Amino acid sequence: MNVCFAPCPVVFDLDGTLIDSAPDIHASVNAVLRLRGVRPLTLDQVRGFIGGGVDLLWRRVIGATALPVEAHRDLVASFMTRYHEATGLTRLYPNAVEALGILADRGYPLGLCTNKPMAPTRAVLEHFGIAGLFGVVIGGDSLPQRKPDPAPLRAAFLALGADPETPRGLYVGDSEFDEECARNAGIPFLLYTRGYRKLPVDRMLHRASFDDFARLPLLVEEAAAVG
Ligand SMILES: O=C(O)COP(=O)(O)O
Ligand SMILES: [Mg+2]
Repeated sequence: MNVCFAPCPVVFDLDGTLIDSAPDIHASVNAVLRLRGVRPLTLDQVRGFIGGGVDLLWRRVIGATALPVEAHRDLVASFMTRYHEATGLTRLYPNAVEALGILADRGYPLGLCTNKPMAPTRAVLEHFGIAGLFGVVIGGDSLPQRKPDPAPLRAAFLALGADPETPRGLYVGDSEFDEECARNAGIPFLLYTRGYRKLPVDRMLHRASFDDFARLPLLVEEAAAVG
C-alpha cells in the first residue's frame, strides 16, 4: 500500500502536461532545418517526436529528413541556442496553474520531473511565474539517466522528503515515457489525456486519467487516500 497520511509529494511532467510547448519546439526545429536547406516539418510531426528529450527529438528529426546521422551533435547544439529561452508560442494548459495552487495550499509538496533540459525548463517556469511552486525540479540533463529510467523520478521524490525504500506519492504526466517511468519507480500514475501520448488511454497503465486540470485536486485526494 502507498497510503499518504500527510499530503504526499505530487510530481509533474512538463511538456504536454503543464504546458503545450510543441509550437516553440517546432519553430526552433524548423529554424535549424532552414539553415541546412531542409524542408520544414509539420507541427504534428514534431509534436510526435517530443517526450524523450532533445537527443531523441533530433534522432527522430534526422530519421524524418535527409540529414546525416553524424550531424546529430551539431544539430542539437544549434537547436539549443534557439530553444533555450523560447517561450513566446508556449501555453499553459487550462486550469493547470489553478490546480497547482490548490494542491500547494493543501500542503502537497510539489515537484517537476521532465526530460526537457534544465535551461529551457527554468526559462519557461520563470516565464509563467510558477518556478516557486516546485520544491524540486529535475531536468533531462540533471542526471545521467532520463525517463523512462526511474532514477530522475526517484530523485525528485527523495528531494521532496519521500522514504527512499517505499517512496509515496503520485506522478502526473502525459506520455508513454512518463507511464513507463512511474511503473519503473513504483509510483501511481495520473494521466493527462490532452498531451502528446501516442497510445490510446486504455493501453496505458494509470491510476486515473483526466482531460481538465480542474479535476486534478480531487483526483489527487482520491488517489492519495487509496494509496
Ligand atoms: O522535452 C521532451 O522531450 C519531453 O519533456 P517532458 O518530459 O516534460 O514531457
Ligand atoms: Mg510530457
